[in-house]
Amino acid sequence: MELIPSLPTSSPLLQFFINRVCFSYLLFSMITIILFLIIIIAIARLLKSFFCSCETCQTYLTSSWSETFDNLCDWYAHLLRNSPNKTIHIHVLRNTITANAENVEYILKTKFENFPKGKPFSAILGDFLGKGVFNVDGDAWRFQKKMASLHLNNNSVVASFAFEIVNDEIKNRLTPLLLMNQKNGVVLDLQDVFQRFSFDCICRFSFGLDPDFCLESGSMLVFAKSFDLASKLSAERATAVSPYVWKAKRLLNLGSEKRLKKALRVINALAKEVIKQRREKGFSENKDLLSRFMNTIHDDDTYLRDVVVSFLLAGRDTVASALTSFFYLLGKHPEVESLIRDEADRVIGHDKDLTSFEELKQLHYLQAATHESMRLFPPIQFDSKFCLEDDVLPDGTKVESGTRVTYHPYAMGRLEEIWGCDCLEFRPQRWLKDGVFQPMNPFEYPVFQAGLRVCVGKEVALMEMKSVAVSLLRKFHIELLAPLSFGNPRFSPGLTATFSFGLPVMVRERGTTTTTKPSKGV
Ligand code: HEM
Repeated sequence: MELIPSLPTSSPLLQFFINRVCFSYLLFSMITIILFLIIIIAIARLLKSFFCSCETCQTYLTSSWSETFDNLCDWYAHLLRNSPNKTIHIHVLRNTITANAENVEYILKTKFENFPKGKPFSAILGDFLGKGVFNVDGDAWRFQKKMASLHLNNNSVVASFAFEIVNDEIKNRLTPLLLMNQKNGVVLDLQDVFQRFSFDCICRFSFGLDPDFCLESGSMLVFAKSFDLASKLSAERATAVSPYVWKAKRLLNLGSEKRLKKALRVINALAKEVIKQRREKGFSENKDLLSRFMNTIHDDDTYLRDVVVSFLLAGRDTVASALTSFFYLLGKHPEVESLIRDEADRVIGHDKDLTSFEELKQLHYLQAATHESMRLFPPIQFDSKFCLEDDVLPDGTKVESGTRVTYHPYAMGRLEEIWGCDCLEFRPQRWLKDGVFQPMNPFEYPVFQAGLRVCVGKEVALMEMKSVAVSLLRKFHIELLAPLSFGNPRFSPGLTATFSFGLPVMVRERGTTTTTKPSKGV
C-alpha cells in the first residue's frame, strides 16, 4: 500500500524512498507522543505528591509542625506514639516511617536484601560520602565492613590501642583545656570541645595521625565548619519533595548546592592531606584502618578519600553528639552524676585515675547511664532504606517498590509500649538488674542500628564516652547555662544530632570557686 498515493512518480526506487521517509516520520511521531505521555504522567505524579492533601503531608509541607514542636523529630515521635501500629506515611516524601520493633527487625535482618540503602540514597549522599561504607550496598559494603570489623571488633585493639589514645587525649588535652577555661572564667561550648576531642581520637585511632585539633582550634575550624555544612546540606537533600530540585541546583551551581561544593573542596583537601601524610609515614607495617585499606587497594585516592570522610563522620560526629546530650542530661540530673562518681570511687579507688579498659567494664551504673542518655537522644535519630520489591511489613503496612522506609530510634526511645509510662524520664536504673547492666533487644533500641549493618564502632564509642565521663565528672563541676538549663534542646538538620546552639557551660574544678564572665556569642 502506498502511503502517499497522490505523488506522481513511477520510479520504484523513489517510491521506496518516500515510503521509508513516511514510515520514519510516523515512527518519530509515535515516539514523540509516547514520550509526551510519559512526561505528562511523571508531572502528574510529581504534582500529586506535591499536593497530597492529607493532614500529615500538609503539616510537613507547610512546616506548621514547628508551631507546636521544637524539632521535626519531636513531631515524628508524637505521630508515631499516636499511631496504632506505630507506623506512619509521609506521602509527599514517599516515605514509610516506623517505630515498630517487629518492622525494624524485618527491615534490618529478616528481609535485609529487600531493604538496601539503594540508589536514591547513594545519590543524595554521594557527593559527601562517595563510595564510603555508609553509602554502598552489596560487595562494596561487605568489603569495607570486613576491613572495619578487623580493626574495630577486635577486643584487644579496643582495650589497648584505642583506650590508650582516648585516655592520653583526656589527660593531656581535654583536661588542660577545661582547666585553662576555668582559669579564664569564660563560658565554654562543650559540644565544640567534644567535636574537637573526638576528631583527634578518630584520626589517631583510624588513620594513625595526630591533628592535635583539641587544643588548637584555629586552622581546623574551617574544616569543622565545612564538615558540618556538608552533613547539613546533604541531609537537606533528603527532605526535598523531589530530587530534581537539588539536582537542577547542582547542575547550575546555585544556592545550597554551590555552598555544598565549596564545603566539599575543603573536606577533600583535608582528606588528601591525610592520605599523603599516611603514605609519607609508611603504611605497610601499620595497623590503623587507613593503612589496612592502603595495603589492599593501593592507589585509588578517590576511594581512600571516601574511606577517610566516612570514618570521620562515624567517629567524630556520633561520639561528640552522644557526649553532648549525656552532659546535657547530667547537668539536669545531679543525682545521676553523683551516683556515677560514687561508683567510680568504689571501683577505681577514691583519688586514683582510670587505668584500664577492664575497670571501665565494671562500671555498670555508668554503662546504664550512657545507654539511657542515647535512648532519649540517639546520635543518629533516624535511618532510611529503600524498598526494592513490593513488600508487607509485619504490622501489615504495604511498602511499594522504590519507596523509602525509615526506622526512627528517637521516637522508639520515647514509646511507652517499649519503655513503660516513665519513658520520658532519664532513669539509668531501668537498665540494671541487681546492679548489673542488662542489654536491650537491639531491634527495640536500634541506636547502633541492628542486624547485618550494626555499628562496628560501638565498643570504641562506649569506651570513649565512659572514659570522658569518669575523668571529667570526678575533676570538674560542669554547670549548664540558660536556656538549656530549663528548656529542651533544638537540633540542627544534619546526618547526626547536633544542638543548634551548642552546649554552653561553666566549668569549675571540684573544690574551687570562680566568677562567671560570659564570652561573646554564646
Ligand atoms: C555513639 C557513637 C556511635 C553511634 C550512636 C553509632 C551508630 C551507628 C549507626 C546507627 C550506624 C548505621 C548507619 C547506617 O547504616 O546508615 C552505624 C554504622 C557504622 N558505624 Fe557507628 N556509631 C557510633 C560510633 C562509631 C565509631 C566511633 C565508629 C568507628 C570508630 C563507628 C563505625 C561505624 C561503621 C564502620 C559503620 C558502618 C556499618 C555498616 O554499614 O555495616 N561508629 N553506626
